[in-house]
Amino acid sequence: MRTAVDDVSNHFPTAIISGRSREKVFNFVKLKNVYYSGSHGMDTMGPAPKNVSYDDKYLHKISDNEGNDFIVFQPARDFLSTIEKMLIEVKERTQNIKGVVIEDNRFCLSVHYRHVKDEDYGRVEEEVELMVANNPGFHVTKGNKVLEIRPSIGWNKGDALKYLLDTLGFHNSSHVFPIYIGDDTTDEDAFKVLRDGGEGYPIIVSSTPKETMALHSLRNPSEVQAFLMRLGRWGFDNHNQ
Ligand SMILES: O=P(O)(O)OC[C@H]1O[C@H](O[C@H]2O[C@H](CO)[C@@H](O)[C@H](O)[C@H]2O)[C@H](O)[C@@H](O)[C@@H]1O
Repeated sequence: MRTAVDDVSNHFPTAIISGRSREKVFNFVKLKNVYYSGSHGMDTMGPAPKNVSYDDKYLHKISDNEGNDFIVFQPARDFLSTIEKMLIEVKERTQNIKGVVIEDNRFCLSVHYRHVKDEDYGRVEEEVELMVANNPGFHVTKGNKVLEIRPSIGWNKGDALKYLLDTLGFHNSSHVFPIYIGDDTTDEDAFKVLRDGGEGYPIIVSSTPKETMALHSLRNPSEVQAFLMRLGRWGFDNHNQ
């Protein structure tokens, strides 16, 4: 899959937008040429485009040892110190509930209860809700056996997609054809952006029919890989004619 993504990214600007922390996604993927947007789009980094105005707070530039410049955009930066305190608190609050796994996604926290006994689910939810009630700038969303604590800044994967298209100078251009592939409920916000804009391909990955904003589907990661390999090959053929 890494080779397939690498091939695509050599011909088309490529981004990975995830609920996980940006660092974790980078460690999975390990490709330098790709934009990474972690924490549901609240932590974006990638090769610095030209003509960007930095504010040194939410949007700044960093350089690596080889002199390559990267942009870092973190719209929830003001929430970071509170999230770090909430991470400690949620661990304390759930330490006596067997099976809870807390995942630090930097700008969001995931409280996994997949391995918690059915009768204890309510306790997990109660502890998380109580903590969030004391932190008005945050809210909780539900995923697949996971509660996610997020800053309430009105920013999701769809906003991250729009931000990337804008920053790269691709928004509202008739020469651009964005493709977004995802399998999570949180990917629906990004499908909606493409669907509402009437541009590109929103593609859901699912082996069963689902209610979705996506217009196309692939059944599983193998089909995603085959699709990306063909896209990479098509990019190679067209760029080398
Ligand atoms: O935005 P994504 O890259 O699709 O990430 C969404 C969540 O992925 C991870 O959770 C998922 O995998 C867990 C097992 O590794 C599973 O227990 C959970 O039900 C899945 O949703 C990740 O741990 C979460 O933080 C992400 O939000």
